Amino acid sequence: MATQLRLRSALALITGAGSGIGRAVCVRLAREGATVAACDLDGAAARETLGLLGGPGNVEGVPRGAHAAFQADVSEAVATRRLLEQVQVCFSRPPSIVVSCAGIIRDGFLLHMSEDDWDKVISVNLKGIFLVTQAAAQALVSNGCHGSIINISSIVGKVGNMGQTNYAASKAGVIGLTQTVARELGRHGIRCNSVLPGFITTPMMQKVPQKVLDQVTGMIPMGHLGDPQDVADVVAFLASDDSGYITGASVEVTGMRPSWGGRGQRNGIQMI
Ligand SMILES: CCCCCCCCCCCCCC(=O)CC(=O)SCCNC(=O)CCNC(=O)[C@H](O)C(C)(C)COP(=O)(O)OP(=O)(O)OC[C@H]1O[C@@H](n2cnc3c(N)ncnc32)[C@H](O)[C@@H]1OP(=O)(O)O
Ligand SMILES: NC(=O)C1=CN([C@@H]2O[C@H](COP(=O)(O)OP(=O)(O)OC[C@H]3O[C@@H](n4cnc5c(N)ncnc54)[C@H](O)[C@@H]3O)[C@@H](O)[C@H]2O)C=CC1
Repeated sequence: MATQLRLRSALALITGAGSGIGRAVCVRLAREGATVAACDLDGAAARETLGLLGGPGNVEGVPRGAHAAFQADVSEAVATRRLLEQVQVCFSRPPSIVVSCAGIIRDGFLLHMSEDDWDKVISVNLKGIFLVTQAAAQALVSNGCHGSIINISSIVGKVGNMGQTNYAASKAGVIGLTQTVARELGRHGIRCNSVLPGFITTPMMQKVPQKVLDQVTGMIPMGHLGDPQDVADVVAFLASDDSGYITGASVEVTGMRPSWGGRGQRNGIQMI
């Protein structure tokens, strides 16, 4: 399939770029002409991602700046501010596309969940997106630049999931944060949307009991779990002007109709 160059001349900052969905997003956005700033807690992993993007100028007729990798813990305010400063020094401009993929799980049932497991997941998955979104928005607004911010939530933030009170709360918070940022920044030409994937085959899924995966897969009309590229395709759309009138949206990428989790509707009555 011919790849459109919808993102030529755009600078894209992706967090969680060292693995799974974040890595796939870097590859997809670079393929559409974006210059990629790949950030991860694991700096070596972010640099490995660069190796998948090809060098500058590798897209016919599209002058490219070199991509770059950065190490930062997005749950730390000082580190996140420094990250945005480093990106602007490196590229002489703020990123007009910001994709927050960095995230963790610390699964456990409510009756046994530790305060630390709660705090850590909220700190990375929710506070981390607050810090990245705030720092990026401050840079864009102070430079009079438009932009597209895409936050990776999860379908769990909408329907819940056993063993994930901390994670579900963090992802539900991402949806509310995104909707509010959209309301506040629309006047500055900055859009903000969230993506809600279902199970996507990445290292994050490794500890999920096979029985659970089998049950969930049986609920998916398309009959299989998603790939990171399935999410990256939607992110590329939300990053581009093709979604220019979409903001505050929560786009589900689950292999089934929206509002996954119920048994569907019969005669218009929601079955739960
Ligand atoms: C099956 C119906 C699902 C309905 C739809 C719900 C939406 C789910 C889609 C989520 C897609 C998005 C995922 C995402 O954003 C990325 C991730 O978060 S990947 C990680 C997802 N994590 C989980 O799903 C939790 C999996 N569970 C565990 O890791 C362990 O069970 C846990 C650490 C929570 C507890 O371990 P332990 O104490 O050892 O208990 P068991 O593992 O033996 O489980 C006891 C019992 O509970 C059942 N069970 C566990 N988790 C789930 C679950 N998520 N959904 C349904 N049932 C679950 C498990 O099968 C056991 O059942 P038994 O009948 O007793 O064998
Ligand atoms: N895999 C799945 O089934 C789904 C994943 N998601 C979400 O998608 C995003 C990406 O997840 P995956 O690619 O599956 O996971 P992954 O574990 O493959 O990648 C997550 C990346 O984030 C990085 N990271 C973790 N904490 C960080 C921090 N404090 N600062 C900077 N980077 C940090 C990790 O080093 C890793 O490279 C996460 O937000 C996750 O919650 C949402 C729905 C489904």
